[in-house]
Amino acid sequence: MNKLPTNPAVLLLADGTVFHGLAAGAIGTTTGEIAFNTGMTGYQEIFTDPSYYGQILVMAASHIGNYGTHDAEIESESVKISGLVVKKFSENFSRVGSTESLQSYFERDGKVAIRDVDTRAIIRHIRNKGAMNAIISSEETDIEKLKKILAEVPSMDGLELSSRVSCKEAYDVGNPDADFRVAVVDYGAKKNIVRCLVERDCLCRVFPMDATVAEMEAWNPDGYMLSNGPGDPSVMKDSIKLVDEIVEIGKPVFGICLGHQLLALRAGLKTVKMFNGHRGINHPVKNNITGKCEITSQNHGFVVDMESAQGNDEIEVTHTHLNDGTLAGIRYKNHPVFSVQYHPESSPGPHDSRYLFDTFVGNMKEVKASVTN
Ligand SMILES: NC(=O)CC[C@H](N)C(=O)O
Repeated sequence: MNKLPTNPAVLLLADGTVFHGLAAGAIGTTTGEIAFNTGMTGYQEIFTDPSYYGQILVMAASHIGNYGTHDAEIESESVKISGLVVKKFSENFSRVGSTESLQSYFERDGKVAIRDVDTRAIIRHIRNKGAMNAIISSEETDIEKLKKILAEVPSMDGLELSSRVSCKEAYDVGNPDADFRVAVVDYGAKKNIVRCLVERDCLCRVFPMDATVAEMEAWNPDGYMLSNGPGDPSVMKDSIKLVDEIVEIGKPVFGICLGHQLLALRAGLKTVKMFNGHRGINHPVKNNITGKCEITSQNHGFVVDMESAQGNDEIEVTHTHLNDGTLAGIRYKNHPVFSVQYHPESSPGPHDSRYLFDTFVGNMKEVKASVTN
């Protein structure tokens, strides 16, 4: 049994809608863009995913915290969402191997949550009205005061956030004698991207996002991984330039989510803010090359504009989201470079798209063989 705070808490949306509930996690006030995730499992991985930095998350699953937390199920070292909205925040948790309750996990990271609110009504509201900023408070319930704080919160549109979550120093993960060396550019990388590479005999060196190509090339990588990350990719001018230099080296490149958006921007495509974004673990995507469908894990609020891809002679569209026809993957025609908008590393989510890591390793093998022959 883990005692939850019983303070009243309030959720105020930028359009003035108010929801009253009770506090969970740390007592305090937090702001961010409100978004919802429809995944029924994997809350700890979601909360620690750095791509969620700056966002208040509403969980569609009605019981959160009921299987506790586990040291091994993190996607980064701390909770990255700025706040949490749930129906039932479980005071009891039960699972073999779980090490801590979600309540103490949130308290430790100083994260504010609101519980006992009608999450179905909140999600329907955001689904109809689109993405907007919000504030949660369990210390101040005066709506007029909260409105003033909320008015100061910047819009996610045009916001660069990767520099808040990228590592400060490069570090290695994997076997030093591995067959391949992968330079991971860290825009807020999920740990499972690195794990998926290490499992495929890659030594990864994770570089801060402001590392130079010269610094990364000095390590002699066989390929580059451009990671996921938070914020609006279109304002990341230095990163787009770095990605251009990486592509020009000619080594295999694999981009995931934000990394994908940067590769698209580098080829002259456009990114746009979505009305609601895609956040869940059951999104169907069609692989246009094989004709097969894969069920994917997704978390993005921006997307590469499909129209801007038409007639572009540098890339081709390889994947399409089957729910709304948005662009889900590209490959470069004249470079061993490809990327997807969704999360092949999943965590949480289905493993249908893990083949993309094999494709990347296959590309590194091919390029390496052609250089040594
Ligand atoms: N998971 C990600 O990398 C998200 C990319 C970007 N911040 C978006 O919301 O679209």
